[in-house]
Amino acid sequence: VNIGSLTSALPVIPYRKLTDLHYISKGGFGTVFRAQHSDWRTTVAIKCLKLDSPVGERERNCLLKEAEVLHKARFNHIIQIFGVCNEPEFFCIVTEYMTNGSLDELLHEKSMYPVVAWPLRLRVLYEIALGVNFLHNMSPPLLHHDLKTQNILLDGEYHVKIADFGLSKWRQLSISKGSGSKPAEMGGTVIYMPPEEYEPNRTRRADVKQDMYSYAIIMWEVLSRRIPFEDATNPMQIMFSVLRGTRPDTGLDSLPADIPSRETLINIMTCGWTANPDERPSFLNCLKELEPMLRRFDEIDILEAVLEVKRSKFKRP
Ligand SMILES: CNC(=O)c1cc(Oc2ccc(NC(=O)Nc3ccc(SCC(=O)O)c(F)c3)c(F)c2)ccn1
Repeated sequence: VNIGSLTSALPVIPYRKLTDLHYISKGGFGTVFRAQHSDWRTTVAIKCLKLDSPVGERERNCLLKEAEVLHKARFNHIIQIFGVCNEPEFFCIVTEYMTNGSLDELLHEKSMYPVVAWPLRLRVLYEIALGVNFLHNMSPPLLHHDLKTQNILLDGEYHVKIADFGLSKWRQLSISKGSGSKPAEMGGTVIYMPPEEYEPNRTRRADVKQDMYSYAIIMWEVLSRRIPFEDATNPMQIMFSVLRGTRPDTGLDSLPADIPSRETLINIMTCGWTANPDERPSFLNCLKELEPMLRRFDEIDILEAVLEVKRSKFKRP
């Protein structure tokens, strides 16, 4: 066997094998469904081009590129692709189905999750960093560019997988055509967007440090269970105050004193969201600071935290 031939091809899944489709969400020009694979006896998620709009060559290529990116970026904290369904009237990416939905739900559905214990919250932060760090370690480095709690998915044991629902173009450092990002007014949220992206000037290349800004905001959201900049009435207000240096409050009423390693976590957060991208840590630095924190918890602490959220989720009023 020569090593070159080991790059496995992606399975092609016949549409007739995908049954029990249930609508999940609509993206840019794509739609996501839950489905059953009739031979594999497992639940999958399928991201398809809009069935109504004529499937243009450009959209088809965009989804093919996404499949290629996901296939190359296989890692235990990146959503797993199972294959593609490539038929004239139906074209979709088939991925694993993440039974516990998004981090956004875990943090803000307080009736479903009254308590999310610290060991699980810290494992979530650690696993997000592992996933993004892997993307940044690819060659060429792959930027996520749209990190937000809606794109962080949770599997049956509340392990994190990085996803990207958006059907935006994605950037690789080498081929980034300018730093044009999804414009905020296009329904994308600005709260995770670094200030240098507000005014995408052609000179600044897309940079891995943009993901670190988003990650720092997500850290604050995980530790506070609050919506960042929740008092702002419109995106422009957020952008202006962020440009003036405003950041989420790191005081005791947002970040309670009983957070384990509170000071270190606040340090990572404040370094991560500094205005100057060069001052932000890399995900590698961040992981080296998070590793000892996770080691302080034993397996049982984390499993008890997972059990607690599972119990509360299924004991619905
Ligand atoms: C309750 N459970 C659910 O509702 C559910 C829905 C679900 O639907 C999908 C969500 C996302 C995708 N696609 C995707 O994640 N692609 C992608 C592309 C690039 C990068 S990395 C560089 C970059 O970000 O550009 C990346 F990390 C990810 C998909 F195919 C299906 C999957 C699982 N569970």
